[in-house]
Amino acid sequence: MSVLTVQLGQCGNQVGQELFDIICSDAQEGQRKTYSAASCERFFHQTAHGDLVARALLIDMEPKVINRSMSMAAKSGRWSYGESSHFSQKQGSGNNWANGYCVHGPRHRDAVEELVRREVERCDRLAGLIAMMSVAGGTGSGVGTYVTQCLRDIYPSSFILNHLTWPYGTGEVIVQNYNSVLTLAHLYQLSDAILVHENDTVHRICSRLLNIKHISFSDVNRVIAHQLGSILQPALTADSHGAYSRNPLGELVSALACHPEYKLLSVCTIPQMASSSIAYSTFSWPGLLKHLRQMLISNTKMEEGIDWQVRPPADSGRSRSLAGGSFNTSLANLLILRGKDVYSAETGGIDDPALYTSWLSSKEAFSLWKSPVPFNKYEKSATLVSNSQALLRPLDDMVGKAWNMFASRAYIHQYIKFGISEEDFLDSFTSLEQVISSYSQLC
Ligand SMILES: Nc1nc2c(ncn2[C@@H]2O[C@H](COP(=O)(O)OP(=O)(O)OP(=O)(O)O)[C@@H](O)[C@H]2O)c(=O)[nH]1
Repeated sequence: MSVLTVQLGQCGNQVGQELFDIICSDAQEGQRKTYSAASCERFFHQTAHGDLVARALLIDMEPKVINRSMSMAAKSGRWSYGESSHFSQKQGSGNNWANGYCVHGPRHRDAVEELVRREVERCDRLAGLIAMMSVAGGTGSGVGTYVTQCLRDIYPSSFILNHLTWPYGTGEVIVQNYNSVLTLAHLYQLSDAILVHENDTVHRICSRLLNIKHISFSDVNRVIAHQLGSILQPALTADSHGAYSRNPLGELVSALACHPEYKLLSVCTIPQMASSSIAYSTFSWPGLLKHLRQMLISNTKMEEGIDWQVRPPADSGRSRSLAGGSFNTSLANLLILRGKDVYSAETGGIDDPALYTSWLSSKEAFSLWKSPVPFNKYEKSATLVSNSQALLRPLDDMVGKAWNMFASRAYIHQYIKFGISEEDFLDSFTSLEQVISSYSQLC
């Protein structure tokens, strides 16, 4: 079964290109025939000459980034994008969600849908769709939301996962919080699950764990792609009966997003280090999983600076606040282990009922995938995909900042002129307030 990835806007196209690059090089590493075949079937189709072509569409309102992503893929010599699997125009969406959603999206709907249909027909069976974009600009967020809506209309029963990059808190785009609120509120109605990477967090990983001095988007994207690849590459799941799962998105969604009120997923991976250090490091599963568990409950996205004081609260003392420093309650977690001796690895206490909301049993709330194949040069690695309170604070900040701007009606006219009304904003605020309230009451 295959997954179709739709890359939207500058960010979506750049992150997507890194993802396919990592997936391809990981699949082709060493002697790993079955794994490699499963990965390639999932993410690539082959030409008559055996060349790998990504199952992806590149969509942007300007051609520059698409051209660059296509030529970088071709230059890799290992894989490429399809010759005509892209759609671009001459001018971007000016960081305006309304321009993307109300103007560019509808104007180019037929052309984009035609590309999607053609790509889906190339799959023997469609396992689902991934839409990748940032929430802060105009094309990824606005056109991306519109395209997700079209995908939902055309494929009502397919799994749709949105991968979203959240902007730096300091912000390069003045209206980024408006664009983020409008995107999230709409996607919440359309998507099966929303997997989030925050640029600030990934930037810190580049600086502190990878020791990169001048961090570029390409560095940030490699970290995001590594984490995504470690989720999406083939693994043995509880239902796959000893063979690599053929339904990765369906199993991901059923493991993590079982309730329509809770769709926000965050990721952490361990270990992450400069490639020059990997060869000199050894890890044990108990050590890795002990760190990962503490990263989860203290809501730390990297193994540096973990707060070891945070403990699961006693049942009676379960109080939650946005104030921070508190225990991060989970609704569901998916632990993915890859590499040497993986069958002897225990779950490291991540299945402990004390970590979870009381209304799901930990059997339902915890899932485990394994693969004996080392991922992306790490002899052992563990990734945790979490539906927890981890994104509550950044979401609350984002909505709060957008609300403050909205209260003074700043920049609203720029959205109204493309067809978004004040009521549309209010509806989006209301629906995200509901999400915030649901996550804060998770206990
Ligand atoms: N991680 C990461 N973030 C990016 C990248 N490119 C842009 N961003 C972030 O994306 C946001 C801006 O969105 P873009 O994707 O550049 O904009 P767009 O969707 O192309 O929309 P328009 O420029 O309005 O047409 C900002 O928060 C940037 O920090 C990238 O390659 N990687």
